[in-house]
Amino acid sequence: MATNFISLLPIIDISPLLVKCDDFDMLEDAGVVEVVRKLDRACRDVGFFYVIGHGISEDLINKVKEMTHRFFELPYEEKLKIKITPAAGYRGYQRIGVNYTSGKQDLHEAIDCYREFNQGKYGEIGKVLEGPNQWPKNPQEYKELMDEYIKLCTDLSRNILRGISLALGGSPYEFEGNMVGDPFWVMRIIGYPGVNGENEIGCGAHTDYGLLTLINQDDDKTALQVKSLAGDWISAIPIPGSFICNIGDMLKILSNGVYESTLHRVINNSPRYRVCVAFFYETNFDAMVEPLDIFKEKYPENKRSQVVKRIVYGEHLVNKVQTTFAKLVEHS
Ligand SMILES: N=C(N)NCCCC[C@H](N)C(=O)O
Ligand SMILES: O=C(O)CCC(=O)C(=O)O
Ligand SMILES: [Fe+2]
Repeated sequence: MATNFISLLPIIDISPLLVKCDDFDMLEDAGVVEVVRKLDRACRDVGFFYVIGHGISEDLINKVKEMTHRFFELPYEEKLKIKITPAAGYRGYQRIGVNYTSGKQDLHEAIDCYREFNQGKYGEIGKVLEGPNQWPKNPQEYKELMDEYIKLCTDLSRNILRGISLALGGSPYEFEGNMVGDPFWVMRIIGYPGVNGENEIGCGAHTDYGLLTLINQDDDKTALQVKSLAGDWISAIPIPGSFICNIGDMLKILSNGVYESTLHRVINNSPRYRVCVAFFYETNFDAMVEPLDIFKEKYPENKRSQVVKRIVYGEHLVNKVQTTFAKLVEHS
């Protein structure tokens, strides 16, 4: 049964792509062609896939999760020292019950971080998310570890997107330059309490906001579920050392709807506490995102659903954040 489930979400060894990813002619390599073909299939069929052969050490991936467990195990008062507030740019710790998805309370706690930027850089809208990230003093090495991890995830996301860009029939660099030269990454460090048997919704069904997500989840609990084209929920069973990668709303728009952002949700039915560190690779904050000309020409009619004409990414993000945290008032 379990192996059946796994085969529903493709597993892609991207190492041949990484070897050649700085080479404009990378498609001359048969290994790259194969990776690109698999990426195309995965992006069309489900919009979710496992990435292996990504070059980030399993040791680091595990340390990130171990330290995250240690943080969430701290007493509540300790965690509150880095509490999320609108004044802190919605950065920091949110207790269980603060997050809402589609109007329903989620059963998770989290630390939210965003790329830091200079005051005033993105005008009025940017102000909403302004501020330094809030890292706990305990575990002490946490910030340093996460800074390193974020850097590696940023590079990896860019390289996977080169493959996806080729898969769509573009050059390797359609998702770089003007719109993604300064990616506004987001990181959610999430903890889901263990439950006793009920189907508690850890995080309600949603699509991710940006381009590409890299999920690093606990190896020993199955909780993430992905909506298939046929309408079934598929469990994303953990594969140690892998990332689960999925498409976000901005990639859907840029690709002119050829690739869709897929609905997913989290139900931790385990009695044990689960952590997940989700890295969201996004366009520039101030990017005006619209279907790229090259994909409009290549795929004039090839859409499963309507694509938004154009959207400023930062506005989309701020809108989502303010809706999610609508109940989070300044004095809470
Ligand atoms: N940054 C991203 N993508 N986070 C996804 C969180 C989705 C749940 C959120 N409460 C919502 O309603 O969207
Ligand atoms: O916990 C997970 O596995 C996924 C979390 C997620 O989908 C999100 O934060 O956007
Ligand atoms: Fe998500």
